[in-house]
Amino acid sequence: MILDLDIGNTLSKWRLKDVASSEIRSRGAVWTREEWRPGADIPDLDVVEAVRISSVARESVLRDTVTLLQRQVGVVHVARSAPEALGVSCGYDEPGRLGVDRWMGVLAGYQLTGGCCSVDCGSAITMDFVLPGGRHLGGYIIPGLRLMKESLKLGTRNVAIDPDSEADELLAPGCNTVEAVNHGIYMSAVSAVNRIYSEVCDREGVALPLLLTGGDARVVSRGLRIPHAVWPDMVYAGLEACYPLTAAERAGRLAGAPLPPPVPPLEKIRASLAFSMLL
Ligand SMILES: Nc1ncnc2c1ncn2[C@@H]1O[C@H](COP(=O)(O)OP(=O)(O)O)[C@@H](O)[C@H]1O
Ligand SMILES: CC(C)(COP(=O)(O)O)[C@@H](O)C(=O)NCCC(=O)O
Ligand SMILES: [K+]
Repeated sequence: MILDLDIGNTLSKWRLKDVASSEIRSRGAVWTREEWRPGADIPDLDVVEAVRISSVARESVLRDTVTLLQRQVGVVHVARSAPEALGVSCGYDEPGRLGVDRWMGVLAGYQLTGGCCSVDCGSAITMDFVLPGGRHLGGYIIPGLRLMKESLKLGTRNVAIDPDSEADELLAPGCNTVEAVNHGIYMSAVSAVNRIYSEVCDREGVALPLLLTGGDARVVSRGLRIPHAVWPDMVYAGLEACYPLTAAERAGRLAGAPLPPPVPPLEKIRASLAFSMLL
């Protein structure tokens, strides 16, 4: 089995993948922490032959995790952001400073589409752009839905947005504090994704496929009118592309990849941008 780990600021996600069949056997998530208990927090390591890690947690969390895993598993790959990988050149002045979860998303998105906007809706909402040809432009970071809510300190932090609510309801004016906060942060996240996507496509003169991942991807997706695809395993797919271990991965087949989403005509993106700037 391969153990894939995606350690975010809030949640550490794991999945077990069968080397022979390339199938996902199990998956889970725990709050990001320093102490891991194999068999409880992460699967029993007896069945694990190799580990691949993407981590944006504190360096000490990564160090302790790697130390623990190396005691029992022969192969431990730790992904790092780099100036260039898999045909993509990193847009950061200091590529090592780009969050490796963003880099994994960019690499996976580029493998799937040949140029895209990748959005990761987690503790932070990050947006990255990579052009056809492989030039990553850099991106944007805003607080995620939960962080935005916590920062208000209005006693609404434990009242989560119901991911099954209709987007139309979530975008309507709220009639109590909980609703006003939930609808406000939802509106700001969805508008930011919309506007940033349109601005960058406009300035670069190219309409890019839009891909979403992260814990809040599904709920953000419901409010977006731009065609897009949700790819829950996008960070894992970056790990697969960087460290292919199964036959399917070596053949370039990334697990759980959606169909590349349709791309709106650039003229339509520009028209909606002009319209929003009139308001
Ligand atoms: N079951 C859940 N537990 C915790 N957070 C969740 C859950 N489902 C959705 N979320 C949302 O997802 C966010 C975490 O998403 P994730 O992509 O795992 O973040 P990170 O990579 O920053 O740890 C939380 O901030 C919260 O808004
Ligand atoms: C921006 C992030 C905090 C997002 O992390 P996440 O929300 O996925 O936990 C992470 O990618 C990070 O720590 N990046 C380093 C700074 C940067 O990318 O510029
Ligand atoms: K994120």
